Amino acid sequence: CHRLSSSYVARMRYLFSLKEDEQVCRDALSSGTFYLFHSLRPLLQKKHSGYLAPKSNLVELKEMLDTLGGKEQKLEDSVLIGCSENLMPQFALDLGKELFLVISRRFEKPALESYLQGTFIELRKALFLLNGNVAPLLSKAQALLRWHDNNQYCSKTGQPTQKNIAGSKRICNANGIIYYPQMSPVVITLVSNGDWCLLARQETFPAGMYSALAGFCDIGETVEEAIYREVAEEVGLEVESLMYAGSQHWPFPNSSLMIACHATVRQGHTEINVNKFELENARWFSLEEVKEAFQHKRIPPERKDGTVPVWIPPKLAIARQLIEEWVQRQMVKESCATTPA
Ligand SMILES: NC(=O)C1=CN([C@@H]2O[C@H](COP(=O)(O)OP(=O)(O)OC[C@H]3O[C@@H](n4cnc5c(N)ncnc54)[C@H](O)[C@@H]3O)[C@@H](O)[C@H]2O)C=CC1
Ligand SMILES: [Mg+2]
Repeated sequence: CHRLSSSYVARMRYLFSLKEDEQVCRDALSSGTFYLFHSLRPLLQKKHSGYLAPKSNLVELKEMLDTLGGKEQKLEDSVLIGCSENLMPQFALDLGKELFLVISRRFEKPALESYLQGTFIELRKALFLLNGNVAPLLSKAQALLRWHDNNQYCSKTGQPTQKNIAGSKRICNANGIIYYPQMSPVVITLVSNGDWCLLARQETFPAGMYSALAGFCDIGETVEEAIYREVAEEVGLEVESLMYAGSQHWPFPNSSLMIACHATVRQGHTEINVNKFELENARWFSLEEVKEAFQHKRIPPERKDGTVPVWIPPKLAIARQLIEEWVQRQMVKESCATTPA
């Protein structure tokens, strides 16, 4: 049936059936692949070409669970995270949950790492080591595994909740409430004013790092209202125009949906008033300064005077996309300005 054509639509419809039909999903566990985690850290293996996230199949998992003393039904602790181009269901399984540790001390991280010939690496680091499209899949997997871990009980009745086989929801058997995995919407805005763009930093940021303005949407707020409010709150400016630039799932520290926009502020009203409760500093940056900041990949070494040069978040973060788009626009403007008519 769903294997007739691996078009995108067929994949999405197959995924839908996996989430909605318990038996279809139970069957898929036997033909799917599993990304393994230990206490929310994905398993990575170092190959000559770099790091990869190995996928296990059911046979390998069963062998591991038998060898290390797990029980098969623990497979149903897996969560569905996607389906490959050739309609292979993809699951994630966290072996570091208390459940496993109670069964056998052999589910401790070191024992598992030597059995699996890999390392469970903190997600933020793992995303740096991986390339291609597996990074968003592992981020989604970790966010979903964490959500299940944090939502074991119904917030209305206090009774335990049960996940469905796919892990796309949890249900309170006492009163039938259905819980769905949540992301928090966050607006992230690059405010620019002609040849300047506004970057800010919080005390908690790594030394020297500046980023675009970001803030969680309040309940009931539109994206636009959240941007107006956050820019006014954080730097005391009034946004005049907005342009949507893209979005990103950001799993740190919990699951955020980053909604990225470019913004301009009212002409003649560009004096920044930093809200020191939220930000350590915010200021206007010239194109030269931003291009200089791009030279640094991670925290640059301190200067003699103890200050750390400004640097910008890596490609992984949508803040960088916004800043790069602004730099591109400025460079086009500059080249037009210098090209003889
Ligand atoms: N991917 C990227 O490029 C970037 C991602 N971010 C992420 O955006 C998020 C928001 O940035 P902030 O400036 O910290 O937000 P923010 O400016 O809204 O301040 C954070 C405060 O918002 C409140 N808050 C409201 N709703 C919240 C919720 N659902 N969860 C947690 N706190 C909530 C809390 O008091 C928290 O201390 C952060 O988690 C950060 O990791 C921030 C900058 C760049
Ligand atoms: Mg903020």
